[in-house]
Amino acid sequence: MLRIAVTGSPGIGKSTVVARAAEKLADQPGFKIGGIQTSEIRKEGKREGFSIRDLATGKTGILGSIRGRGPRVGKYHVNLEDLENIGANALRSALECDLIVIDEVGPMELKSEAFVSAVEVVLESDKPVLAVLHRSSSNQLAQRIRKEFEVFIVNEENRDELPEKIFAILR
Ligand SMILES: Nc1ncnc2c1ncn2[C@@H]1O[C@H](COP(=O)(O)OP(=O)(O)OP(=O)(O)O)[C@@H](O)[C@H]1O
Repeated sequence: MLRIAVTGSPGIGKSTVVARAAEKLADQPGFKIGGIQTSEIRKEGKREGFSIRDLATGKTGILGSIRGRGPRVGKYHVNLEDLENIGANALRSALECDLIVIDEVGPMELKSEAFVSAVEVVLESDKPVLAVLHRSSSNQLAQRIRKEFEVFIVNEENRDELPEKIFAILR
């Protein structure tokens, strides 16, 4: 089964590696990519939260924000509604795709039971998966991904070549 995870230090370029590999794969006619991507929301240089995007539909919501309600992770409030309606939904719909991208399974995502169970459904499926894994994650899902996936550690030397390498494995 084609299962790849990228891990490495904070800010080293994990999401960029996954996004570049996914772009190359998406350029192949008929190759469908589903799943989620998360990004920082910055205002005037300061991080105010994170967005979550369904890669198949482009639908975007808030994963966590310094404003609003919801369970806290650090200074951010997790938006369970978007995590479920966009995040968990994206993963379930992605079961129809050729590749499921999960960027990422972090402490915010774990606050939603619906999201966690959607990740489990993905892991139980026979679909290729490309995931981002935080180096420090030690929760059950992270442990499972470490055990079951081929894990690449991103560093400054390999981060420019990894997208091509991952593309070659998953194409
Ligand atoms: N190959 C690269 N060459 C130069 N800069 C890069 C490269 N990859 C990523 N960067 C830059 O490094 C920063 C962090 O990238 P990215 O968000 O992909 O890292 P990350 O490891 O996913 O971060 P986090 O730990 O916050 O999840 C971004 O500003 C990005 O533009």
